[in-house]
Amino acid sequence: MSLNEAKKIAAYRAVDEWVKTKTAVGIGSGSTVVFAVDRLAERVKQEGLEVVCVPTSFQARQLIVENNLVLGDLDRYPKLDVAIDGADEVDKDMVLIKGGGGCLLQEKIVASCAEKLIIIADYTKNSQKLGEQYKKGVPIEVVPMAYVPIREKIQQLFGGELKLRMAVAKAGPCVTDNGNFILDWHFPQSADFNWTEVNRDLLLIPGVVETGLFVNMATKAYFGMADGSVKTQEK
Ligand SMILES: O=C[C@H](O)[C@H](O)[C@H](O)COP(=O)(O)O
Repeated sequence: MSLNEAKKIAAYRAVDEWVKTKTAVGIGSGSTVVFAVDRLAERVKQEGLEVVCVPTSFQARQLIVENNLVLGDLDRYPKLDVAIDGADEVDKDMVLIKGGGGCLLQEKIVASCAEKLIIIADYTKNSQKLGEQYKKGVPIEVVPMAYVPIREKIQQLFGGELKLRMAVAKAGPCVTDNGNFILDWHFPQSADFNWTEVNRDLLLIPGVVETGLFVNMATKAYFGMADGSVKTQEK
């Protein structure tokens, strides 16, 4: 089974199990969420499902609009029934790394407004320990003017290496949907971090807007496996 097929079976299963009619749903970002939106659109057509979709990024907003789903926002729907999102890695304690596609800030806000955060992913995201599978580090969204001092502070506090994420089809850094930069923190693999504490300490640094560490947020993860099955994980 290809990675895309694995993403699709995880997304379809999660949407079918968690999205009920007349609910407000947070729509995450990334390549796996595309399949979740496809399934929502299918269910709207087939069974008259009524959902309002609140996006976590420009990409998610486009997906909602292109699929003719009802677009909502947190002004009108400050409490969501469920948010469905991808992840770059999920560890044994359901700590997530997110933000590989640069969308962590709005994703965390939307997830924090949802009663449940449901993660959909392919089997390559399923780890015992963060960094085991995902090698690009923990994304940290920062205010542009502060990226150098933040880089130094994190290096001194925790070690490892921080790389300013560069854009692909543009000269210079990657700029998030919120006008910020991203530092990818390649943390030392040998360290046995308490991610709750690390997340809190990172957020205390002036200029750090949000981290891609999602601790104690996810309710359940669905992994599409290579053999065509779907593995689930709960805390
Ligand atoms: O910034 C991107 C988001 O956090 C994504 O949810 C995450 O990177 C997973 O994306 P994908 O489903 O493409 O692996």
